[in-house]
Amino acid sequence: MVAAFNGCGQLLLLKRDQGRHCGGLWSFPGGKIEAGESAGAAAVRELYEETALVATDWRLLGSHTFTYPDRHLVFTLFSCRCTDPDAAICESEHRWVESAALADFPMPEANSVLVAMLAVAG
Ligand SMILES: Nc1nc2c([nH]c(=O)n2[C@H]2C[C@H](O)[C@@H](COP(=O)(O)OP(=O)(O)OP(=O)(O)O)O2)c(=O)[nH]1
Repeated sequence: MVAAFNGCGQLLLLKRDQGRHCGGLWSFPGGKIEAGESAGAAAVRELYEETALVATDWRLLGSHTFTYPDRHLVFTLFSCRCTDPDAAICESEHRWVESAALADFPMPEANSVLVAMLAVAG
């Protein structure tokens, strides 16, 4: 998972399409790690695939496991700073959100711990 910041300290959220797992909820860019890929390489790849953004200052913030009724997921959370946030091209709706406003954007259940990890990291 990627906590992608712009130069104003806002965080990028993507709205997941209806019909996908956690559909209709706001989420961080990210997705499954491919075979032979590191978590860091997957984060860079997923951010680019989902938003066309590149970033610097990558930091590993930690890992979190969460079990939904139908799946068990392991999240590795990275933060980064997007070099040109206005260049974002996303298939679904996206928003740059102040940390203090994250509660206004309904997220998957697993994300409450991810958001707490962000707060601890500062
Ligand atoms: N991308 C993303 N997924 C999240 C977040 N929170 C959360 O519980 N999830 C869940 C939803 C999915 O079950 C899983 C991520 O899978 P995904 O569907 O985004 O990844 P993907 O594109 O590689 O997979 P797929 O849809 O092709 O099956 O993690 C989040 O903040 N961002």
